Order: sequence, then C-alpha cells, then structure tokens
Amino acid sequence: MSSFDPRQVFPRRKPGATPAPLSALSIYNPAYLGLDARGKRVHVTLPYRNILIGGEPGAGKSVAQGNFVAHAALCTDVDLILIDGKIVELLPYAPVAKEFVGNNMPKALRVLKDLQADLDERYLHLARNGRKKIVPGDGFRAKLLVVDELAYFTVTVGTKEQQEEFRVLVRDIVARGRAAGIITIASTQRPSADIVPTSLRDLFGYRLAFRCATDSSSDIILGTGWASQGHTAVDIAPEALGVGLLRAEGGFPRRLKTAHLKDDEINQLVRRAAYLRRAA
Ligand SMILES: Nc1ncnc2c1ncn2[C@@H]1O[C@H](COP(=O)(O)OP(=O)(O)OP(=O)(O)O)[C@@H](O)[C@H]1O
Repeated sequence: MSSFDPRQVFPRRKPGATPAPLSALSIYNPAYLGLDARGKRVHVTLPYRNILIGGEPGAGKSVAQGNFVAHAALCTDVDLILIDGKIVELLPYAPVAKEFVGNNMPKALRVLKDLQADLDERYLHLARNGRKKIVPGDGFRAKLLVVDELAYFTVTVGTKEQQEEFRVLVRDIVARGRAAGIITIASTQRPSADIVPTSLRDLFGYRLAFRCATDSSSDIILGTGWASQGHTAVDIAPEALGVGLLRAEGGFPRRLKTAHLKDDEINQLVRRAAYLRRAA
C-alpha cells in the first residue's frame, strides 16, 4: 500500500481562497475557467458541449484547455482521452487519462476509431430506447476527448490519407458526440479556414479565441461577423496572456482572463485526482 496521504495533496490556502475539492467532482458540475471583465467567475458546463480554442502561439490556449482537463481529472465519472501532438501540454495529466497519445498518428487514429465505435454503440442504445441523448445512469461513462493541436494531425504529420482520416474522425466525433456523452475540446494556433473550416467550427457550441493576428482568424474561431461588430481577439494586447473571448452557443463573446494553474499545482491536482479515481 502507498503511504500517500490525500490530505497533504493541497497545501493550506489563503483565507477566502476557493478550497480544493475534498471529494470527487462530477463532470456535470460546472468547470471554472477564469474571471470576466467585471471580476465575475466564468464557468462552463462540459457535457453536451464541444469547445474550440484558437489563437496565436503563446496566447494562453493550453492554460485554458488545462483548466478544463484539470476539472475533468477530478471528476470520477469521466474518462480522459488526450491527444497531444506537442506531448508536453497534456502529459502531466497522463497518469489519470484512459488514453494518452503523443505525436503518434497511427495511435491517434486507433484511439479515434475506438471512440467512433463507442459512439455507434451509444447511438444504437438511444435508438433502441427511443431517446435522443445519453443521460447519467444510462450505463455509459462520459468521455472527454482533447485534441491539441488540430493542425499537427491534419496538416503536419502523417500521410495525406491519414490526415484526411483524422479530420473525418474528429468531425464525426464532434458532430455526434454531444448527445452521446462524448465531449471534445480542440485547440489550434492556426485559426485558418483550412484547419477550421466553417462546417467544423459550427459544430462547437463554445468557442474561445485568444489573441489573433487578423479579424478573419478571430472570426474563424468565434463565428463569422463578430469582428465587424467590435468583438475581435485582435484587440487583445500581446502582453495580456490568458485574456480571451468566450462565446457560448447563441451568445455574445465575453472577455475573460483564465485562471492559471502552475506546474506544481497541476502535479498536486493530478496526484489528488489519481487518488480519487482509485477510490471511486
Ligand atoms: N491566465 C494566465 N495568467 C497568467 N499567465 C498566463 C495565463 N495564460 C497563459 N499564461 C502564460 O503564457 C504562457 C503561454 O500560454 P499557453 O502555453 O497557454 O499558450 P498557447 O496559446 O497554448 O501557446 P502555444 O500555441 O505555443 O502552445 C504560459 O506559459 C503562461 O506563462
């Protein structure tokens, strides 16, 4: 037996600070993302949603994505499937992931095909029961697929056929996953029409744009026409790390600054998550 004491995982916090969770969370609990321009806390409830994150290199995408993954890691009712071409962004969460894929195209395709087969099974279950979406208690665990970075697998590595297969699989999982309890978060530092065609972008209910070089790249993430209405991630100053525009389905883009977990906090959190997952 390990001598690990979960009470030591989180050091004492400052008075008034948000306490660390003592018991497991549920993926159906809202995930904390950061603070808006008025200092109000911004939460996102992940099930039945997909999230697209885009912006220039170094603008804050991985930190934002990490906040969602950190939340999900502490939720014992969700499996994490992490695909990270850069390896280092999501690697700290590998100990609590069901699947972790680095810069390995064949493995990425295998994992996505398994997820697609799981989706088929979930839809069969829904069809047999005359229902439209998976709910807790259906016997299917929620799954969180994270793809960082989309362009790496769709234009950089692998053969043209593999890249196309990757695109088709991700599109299917994003399109059908929502109702089936499979959430996708995808990030890109190349918000351009070839990486994020409108037909793919529109499948993501939540869009989070960090600093972008042009209005058109900001619109590629948030949706066509927002820049011309004054909502553009071009306005975000280069030094405003972690500042982005979050657009929820049907809403206006909302400016926020993400919470920033430091490396040692992530390591502590993952140890805590591993303990909670073993105990579940
Ligand atoms: N909310 C934040 N508060 C403070 N610093 C932040 C915040 N978000 C990001 N940063 C800082 O900016 C750096 C770059 O952030 P991050 O790695 O998330 O960028 P990125 O957009 O994912 O970059 P890349 O595309 O190159 O991977 C971080 O290492 C961190 O130091």
